[in-house]
Amino acid sequence: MVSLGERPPAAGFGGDLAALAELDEATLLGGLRERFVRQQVYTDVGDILIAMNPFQPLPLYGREVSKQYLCHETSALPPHIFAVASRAYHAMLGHRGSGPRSQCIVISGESGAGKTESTKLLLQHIMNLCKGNSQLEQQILQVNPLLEAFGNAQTVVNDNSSRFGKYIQLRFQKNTVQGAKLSEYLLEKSRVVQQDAGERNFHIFYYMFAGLSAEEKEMYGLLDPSVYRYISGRFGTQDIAQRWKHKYKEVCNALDMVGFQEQEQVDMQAILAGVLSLGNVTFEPEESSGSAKVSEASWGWLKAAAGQFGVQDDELLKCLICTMSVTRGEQILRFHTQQQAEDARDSIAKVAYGRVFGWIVCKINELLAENVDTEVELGEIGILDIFGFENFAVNRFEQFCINLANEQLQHFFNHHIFQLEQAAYKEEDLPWETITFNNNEPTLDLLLAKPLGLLSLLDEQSAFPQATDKTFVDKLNSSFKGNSQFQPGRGHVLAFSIIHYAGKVQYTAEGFLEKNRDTLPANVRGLFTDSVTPLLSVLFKATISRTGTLMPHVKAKVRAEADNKFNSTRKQTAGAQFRHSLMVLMERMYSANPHFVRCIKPNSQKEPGVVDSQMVLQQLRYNGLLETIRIRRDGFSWRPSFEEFAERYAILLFKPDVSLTKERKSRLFFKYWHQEQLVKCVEQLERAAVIIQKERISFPVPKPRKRCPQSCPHYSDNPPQPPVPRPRSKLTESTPFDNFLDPSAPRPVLGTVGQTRDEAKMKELKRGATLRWFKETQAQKVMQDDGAFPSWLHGMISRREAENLLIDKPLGCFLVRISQSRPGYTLTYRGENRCRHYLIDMQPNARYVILGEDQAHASLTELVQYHQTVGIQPFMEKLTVPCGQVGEAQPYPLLVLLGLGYRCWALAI
Ligand SMILES: Nc1ncnc2c1ncn2[C@@H]1O[C@H](COP(=O)(O)OP(=O)(O)OP(=O)(O)O)[C@@H](O)[C@H]1O
Repeated sequence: MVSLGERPPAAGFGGDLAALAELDEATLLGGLRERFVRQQVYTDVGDILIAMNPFQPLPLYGREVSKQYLCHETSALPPHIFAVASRAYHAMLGHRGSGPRSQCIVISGESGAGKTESTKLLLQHIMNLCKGNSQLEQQILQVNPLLEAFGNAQTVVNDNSSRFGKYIQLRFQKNTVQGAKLSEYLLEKSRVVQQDAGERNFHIFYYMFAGLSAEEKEMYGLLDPSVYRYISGRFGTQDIAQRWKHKYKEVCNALDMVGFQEQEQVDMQAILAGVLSLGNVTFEPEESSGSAKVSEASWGWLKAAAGQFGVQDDELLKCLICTMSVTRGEQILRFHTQQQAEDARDSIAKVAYGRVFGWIVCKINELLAENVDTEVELGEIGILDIFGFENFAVNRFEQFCINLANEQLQHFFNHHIFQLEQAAYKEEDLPWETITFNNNEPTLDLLLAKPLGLLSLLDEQSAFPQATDKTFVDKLNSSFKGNSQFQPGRGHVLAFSIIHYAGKVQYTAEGFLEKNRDTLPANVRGLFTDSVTPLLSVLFKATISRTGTLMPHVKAKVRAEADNKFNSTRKQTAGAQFRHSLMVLMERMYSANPHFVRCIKPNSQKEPGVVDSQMVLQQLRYNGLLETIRIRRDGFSWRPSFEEFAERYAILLFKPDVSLTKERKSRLFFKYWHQEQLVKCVEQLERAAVIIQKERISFPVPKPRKRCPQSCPHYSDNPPQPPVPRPRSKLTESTPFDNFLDPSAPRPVLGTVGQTRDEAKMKELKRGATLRWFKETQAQKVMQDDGAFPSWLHGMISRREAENLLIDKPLGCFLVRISQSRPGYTLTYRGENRCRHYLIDMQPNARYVILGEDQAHASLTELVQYHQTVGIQPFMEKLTVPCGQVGEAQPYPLLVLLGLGYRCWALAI
């Protein structure tokens, strides 16, 4: 008989606020502060996690901690971001009391509250949970440094602020990740050409200057960073430059790891250099006509930009200083004013950068696309890390879109936490005292309603060529007169204010129309599609989807159709694209089971250990934290239908504590912690059933379901084990000779015993193919200047032969051998008490990487040198001395001959 009962330990200010009987703001704030000072930055409110940004590295995320949170049953452990990842993962697999289902993790909080760091930690832990196809896992983890370099920048509130939103969908088959898809939202392109005081351009520009060698800078035509207007005066001190240099290396490695080709990387940097040179082109009015001409001093920059973009300088000039159109077969040239020429310059820079970013995302999606067995259903975990709520001294179109996205997220939270739950109580006549919450639907209506919401009015105005930011503001003032969520600007300023869920924000309307129209200067597309820089041509041949996604590989016919549509109907505005992409995102999220992480920023000086009470209180208020605590404390957040419940818990003789659970017309109502308690009961019963079955007692046994991994501390049959590094399945080749250092271990049988003739033939064919692969694609690369091969390269020798070679060698002694069954290499070294074997993967971009490692290398030599200083995961053992061939016992075929050089070996095959 199962009895569900009291809440789990770690309740109240021990970790779960939903356990507090009496609560007011002062107690809540005091409790959170106390925890924060003790470096307990995570606190639960039932199944919702509050994460306070510590602004300092804490020892909370190591391997051992991660291990504790691998199981689905985390309620007895302190609140942690890893627990959220585990809950989502196990719920996706159907281990948490309801059937397998897609999950989404929504991370919210203002800029600098810690959303991106939380996303990285979630990804890291999910990858630990599903250890399987490690190369893909490493690639997924490498996506972040790449996106951060191109999509993040220093702002006044956050040194590493995401200037775009992202939704990462991890796709699983069974329990292993099979692919990932990334959606990006509204990159803040205006930052490329202009940054406010105390802010910087996107990180990648600074990383390039710090990381490129003098020759590379010369190749890209880059001069001293201080001369570039788009980043001028904002280059860092020596210390910072050193950090950027390191970051640049990280980005290059990430590009290699994810699989970008070398030529693509070169083109990409040439385009970025072109953007910077273009920014230095200045204009002045012609004396006679007043139209714009390039100022004398900046001709050099125009030529440099044209060279970097791979286009003719006179063609680039035309795009800047005039617009050419064709009316009734006649070409009409309209010359720009100085302002128009400057706008054209900045638009080209923004669009070029935006397309590079879009292409990176697209390429990541191609490289990480799932490779799946179509018979097995896919599970999904989505993680949303969208730019935080912003209220700066000057708020522009970008802040408007960012805050609109945050309104949507707040609504999603309210809907799940308050509306759905209370509607269910009403439907089932459950006695319930309604909890009121700050419903932001009126604000969303004001912004999104059709046809009279703010975005619609903006689109309407953007379609009138004569409309200006002033006419737009006039329109808003007349349309929203008396609306309590809207306030007109005071005095003569071109501004308006919106009352958001997180407070009032005043927006300056200047630039709204131009940014919303997002027009590409005439003829730029043609200019860049003809570029001799292949990547630029690809970027501008690409189609842009309704949600603003770059689609470089759309078939010519589809593209022509889209282009026709593009020409015949009005171009999608930036606002319309954003609205559409938000809608798609919301649809995805509403169809998944949500988990919420609410990030709190403790102070604005980014100081560790400091809590600014007013600031925190404000966030607690607009997050609706008190109301959330109440609903989690008094409510029943797990509400399975009878059918769902019966399907999963049929084996339980179930006696709920009536004060804690309720049975109604169509569903049962449980406290949030009951889900875990029930799963635990089922597991205990299943284990008992398995034991009974083992003892051959005839008894009907339910089919055992998957349960916690053996490493989980909750697995009660599992006595606590000393921490042993988990060998990586699929990464290291497990071998029957692994125990050769143990003389008592049985010796495996070798050779062709039991092999059929067909099998032997197949093996021979594979060997032949591999040797050809080595000869044709590798030999030249591995050969040293003196024509010999490195002493550690031992040709096609077997595992046993490798192990025999290493048997009496010192720790870390290593060799590399050519795999016998596939084109590729294996690294073998003498580990602590056994030999270890690691597959070396060859990336499509000709980089070498040890499977499961996160560092790609240009050559095998580089790879072994690197691991002579950096240990190999998970044992972190370093390579020491090469296991030479000369003088070794015979017969170790092929490359043993290589002392005589490659030519001789080539003859041998
Ligand atoms: N768990 C953490 N441990 C240590 N430092 C952290 C942690 N979370 C955040 N930080 C610090 O706070 C900074 C800001 O965090 P983060 O970039 O994640 O904020 P954000 O909410 O994503 O902001 P934005 O909306 O501007 O992108 C980080 O660069 C890091 O220095």
